[in-house]
Amino acid sequence: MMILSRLLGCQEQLGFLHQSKEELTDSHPVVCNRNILVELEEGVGVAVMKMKSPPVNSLSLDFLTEFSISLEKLENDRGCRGVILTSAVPKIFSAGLDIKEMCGKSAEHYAEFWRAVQEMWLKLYKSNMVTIAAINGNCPAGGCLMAVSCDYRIMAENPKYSIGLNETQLGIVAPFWFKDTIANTIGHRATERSLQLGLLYSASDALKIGIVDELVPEEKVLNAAAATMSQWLAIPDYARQISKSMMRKPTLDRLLTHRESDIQNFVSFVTKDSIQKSLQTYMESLKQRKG
Ligand SMILES: CCCCCCCCC/C=C/C(=O)SCCNC(=O)CCNC(=O)[C@H](O)C(C)(C)COP(=O)(O)OP(=O)(O)OC[C@H]1O[C@@H](n2cnc3c(N)ncnc32)[C@H](O)[C@@H]1OP(=O)(O)O
Repeated sequence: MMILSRLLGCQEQLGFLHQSKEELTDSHPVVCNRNILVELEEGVGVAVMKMKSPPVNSLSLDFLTEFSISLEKLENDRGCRGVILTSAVPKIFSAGLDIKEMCGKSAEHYAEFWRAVQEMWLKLYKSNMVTIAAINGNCPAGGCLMAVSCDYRIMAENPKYSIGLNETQLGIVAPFWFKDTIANTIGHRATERSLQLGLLYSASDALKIGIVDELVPEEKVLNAAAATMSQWLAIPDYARQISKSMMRKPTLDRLLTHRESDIQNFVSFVTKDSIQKSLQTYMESLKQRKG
């Protein structure tokens, strides 16, 4: 639990942090990067990754790159066996892919961006560590993908928060590996309905359909994640990792086999005038909703 209270302390300093900063304390190395705060409690072997890219933790190229590097560092650290993924931005887990990265840019940029999205997912979905999403805010689209790529999801019991793959509502399409990941979690029929309608589920509906595993009061999300982590870490790593890999490898291999064509598909899709128009209209609708 110490790790959680220390993180809350560090969170207060975040407003001042614009560049990478490494603070090494006795047993809790804290890495405060630009977009993600990582604290590893070495004795316990659990890291907390807190996304802190206001206003909405959108997954920009910069964010995704930092995420993949941070996760890889933890993966290679023999002292780290589990990761809790959560947000330092009030009311938002992540708003999903940064729509600005998909509007008005070059084909080269779209390709680079999509490769970074793939990389984030590949690293998270195949992680050998126990991964738990502590969903303390809204969690649409790419945010939902991150959460369902973890081994277990705990969501704040707040009727204002929702989670789901809402891509079709933007006039875009979740790619096959988003679809596979959610289908592996909630099953074929629920995925079909959810994807076609671009459904965002309230926390209670998300629990019913199985997108999340547990709801707890908002202030208990991190404690509940830490408690679940202890249960999962009680299982011998090797046996658990082989079981995880057995379940996930076919899904991972599908993207690995089709990675380049998936990038090409994305680029040709996103460069269409009609898709650019849909994305721009959606961004404007977000602004109007605000006003
Ligand atoms: C064939 C297959 C091939 C492949 C085909 C292609 C596949 C693509 C797959 C896509 C996956 C995705 O994740 S697409 C992304 C989908 N994401 C979404 O639909 C979420 C949209 N956002 C929201 O609903 C809301 O912002 C929400 C997260 C609930 C927070 O609401 P709030 O009221 O707190 O905040 P807002 O006022 O709305 O937002 C604050 C600011 O953040 C901006 N903002 C919000 N979400 C943003 C986002 N995702 N990207 C950029 N910017 C965003 C807003 O415009 C505001 O900007 P200012 O006005 O300037 O302050």
